[in-house]
Amino acid sequence: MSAPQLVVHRDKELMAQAAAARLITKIVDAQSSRGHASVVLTGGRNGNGLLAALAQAPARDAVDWGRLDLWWGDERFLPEGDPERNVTQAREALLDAVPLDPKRVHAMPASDGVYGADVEAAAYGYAQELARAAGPENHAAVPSFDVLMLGVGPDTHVASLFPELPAVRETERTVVGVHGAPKPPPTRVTLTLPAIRAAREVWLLAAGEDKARAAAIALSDPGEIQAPAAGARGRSRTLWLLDAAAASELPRELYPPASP
Ligand SMILES: O=C1O[C@H](COP(=O)(O)O)[C@@H](O)[C@H](O)[C@H]1O
Repeated sequence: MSAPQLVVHRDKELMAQAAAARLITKIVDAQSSRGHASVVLTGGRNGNGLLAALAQAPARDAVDWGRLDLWWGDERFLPEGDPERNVTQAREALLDAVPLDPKRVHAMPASDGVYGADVEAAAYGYAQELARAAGPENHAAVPSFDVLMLGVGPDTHVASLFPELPAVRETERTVVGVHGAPKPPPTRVTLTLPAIRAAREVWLLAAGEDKARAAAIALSDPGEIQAPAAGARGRSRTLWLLDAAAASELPRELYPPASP
């Protein structure tokens, strides 16, 4: 697993634009070398900000949208089309505006979908979908995601892995149901840390003053049960993309010397 690297941008708008440009380059590179790319999306303000910036970027046309697999790191277990679902928000921010192949858009199940309100069955179903997509060269029962993005919550949660809840302790399953999440809605579906760590690159997004404490804690080796963001690492790269406000409480030795 890779050690965290930090990039700090002036403000959240610039962070979203720079991260969108970085993502376009990653996707284009992966499509050039392997013919396709796979990206795991995050919900939350920073993830949606990145998607909205990508929608505005002229270079978005460099991506072959039909050869891109999209997965989700977590989902709020709500009915299809609910405005609070991460997939609904991603569609509004970007996905409805680009020519994706619907078979490659792997939304997590909704609470009124094929599994009904059974969140454990929904999690198992998504794990099966990931396992089917994982080739023999993969390191886990999930594909080798090119980039897996995670918004960092003010309590250091990533995906729907909240401090001290059972999901963050999971070591075997790749997807689990979450009950009693402290942030609404309480019932969610999430990738686990073993699934996250199968990604080539993990990008953690943190912008805004309310993320400053979380970034400082997660980057100070606290242990992943207390601070799930600390356990999110990529095989080749772990990149923290911050704005100056979110970086404001970092210990000086962690702050990169020459960030714009
Ligand atoms: O509920 C969620 O929150 C986190 C962080 O969201 P933010 O708005 O504080 O940036 C997000 O990463 C996760 O996907 C989402 O379900």
